[in-house]
Amino acid sequence: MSMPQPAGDAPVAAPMIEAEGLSKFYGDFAATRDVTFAIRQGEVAAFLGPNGAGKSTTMKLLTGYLSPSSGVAKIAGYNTSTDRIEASKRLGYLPENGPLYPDMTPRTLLKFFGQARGMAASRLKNRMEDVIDQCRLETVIGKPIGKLSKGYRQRVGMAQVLLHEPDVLILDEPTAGLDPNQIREVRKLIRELGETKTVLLSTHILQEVEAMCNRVVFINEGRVVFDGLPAELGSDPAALDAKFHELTGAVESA
Ligand SMILES: Nc1ncnc2c1ncn2[C@@H]1O[C@H](COP(=O)(O)OP(=O)(O)OP(=O)(O)O)[C@@H](O)[C@H]1O
Repeated sequence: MSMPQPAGDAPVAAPMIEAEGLSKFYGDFAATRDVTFAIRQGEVAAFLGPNGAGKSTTMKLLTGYLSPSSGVAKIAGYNTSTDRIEASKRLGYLPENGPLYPDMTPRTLLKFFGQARGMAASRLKNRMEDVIDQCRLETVIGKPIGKLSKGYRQRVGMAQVLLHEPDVLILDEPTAGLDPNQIREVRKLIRELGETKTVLLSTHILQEVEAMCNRVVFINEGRVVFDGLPAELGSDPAALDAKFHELTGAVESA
């Protein structure tokens, strides 16, 4: 497996997202098996793999939402099982289907999460204004989340993720179900965020890698099968597609 190397004598940035031998068993079935990688400060990493590969499970293990059967997950150096509060202060997590509080409005949801995180009232007010602006939620701020389009729901999710100014973002399929314009907007936002934050985003869309990422971790059947630079996966869509088939062991149909 190839590992990304720092160029020349450049100092190695601190690891911000670490999976060390993470396995999750459901009975005899391994949803993930010995998953190990480290995403360093300044990287925007694609977590790539086919449906059912173990992306969401790994992300839940990394965020402390699920306990691993074995292995350790760390965010900004903090163990997400034993130092959960310190880890969560530095982490913004967008789960697969976004925030599921359909009766709340974006305003009440942001307030709820900010208070739950113990943010001081004045800071929360300022940060709410910032994320409402950044995620362009002004027009829907008082509408029930359940009545919003998928694109707006995803933006509410991003606003909630960014509210407490975390250094690390873990985003589970942030562009799933969006139309092409919304996808372009979310990709632009993630590229901007990637200038100051460390990001791991899951996808099974190869173009996402090119559009946003400077690092790729590829998982198949619960195991990491590639960890490297996007260019190593192939320089054009056909090469990327062929590599995806190779890594997943998919058989070409006649
Ligand atoms: N609670 C559970 N009980 C049993 N099996 C589970 C459970 N959660 C996940 N799995 C299984 O673990 C495997 C990995 O699932 P996971 O959701 O992590 O995949 P994924 O890569 O995120 O897929 P997708 O791209 O479809 O979201 C799948 O086979 C899934 O059915």
